[in-house]
Amino acid sequence: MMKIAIGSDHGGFNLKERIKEFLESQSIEYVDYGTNSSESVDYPEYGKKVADAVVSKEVDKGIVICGTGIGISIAANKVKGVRCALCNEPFSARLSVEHNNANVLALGGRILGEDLAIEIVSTWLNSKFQGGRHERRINLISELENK
Ligand SMILES: O=C(CO)[C@H](O)[C@H](O)COP(=O)(O)O
Repeated sequence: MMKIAIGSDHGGFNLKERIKEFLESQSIEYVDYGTNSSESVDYPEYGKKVADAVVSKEVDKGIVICGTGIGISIAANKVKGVRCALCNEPFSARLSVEHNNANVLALGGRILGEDLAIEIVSTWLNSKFQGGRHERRINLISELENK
């Protein structure tokens, strides 16, 4: 059974709560790394918490949300082993898994409507890495992390 880490700053808080409802409706287990209100916080802290949970294999995948999704995706991608994809439409969400084997999804809470966000999350969770030539490219990314 898949387990998801989810985290946001204040700009992503409302969407995080909506995504949790969706995960519950799908009987998908999750761990919420905060934030726990709309009070202003700093997104790198939450990006790191989710990223660490993914690379330590405490969870299978992560979802991070800030106002645009940009800052928290940059932060998550600083953690070795994370491939965080900022996707504000479903096509990118599907390709981020099929081609890039993204293990963290980033969303913009101030950009997306709730229904579109859920469609993106659902597409991302149901997509499969295609391997083959894409595996070689993922390995080249890993080599960059070791330089
Ligand atoms: O989107 C974000 C980072 O990429 C943040 O959510 C945003 O910068 C927070 O802004 P503010 O402190 O003005 O609420």
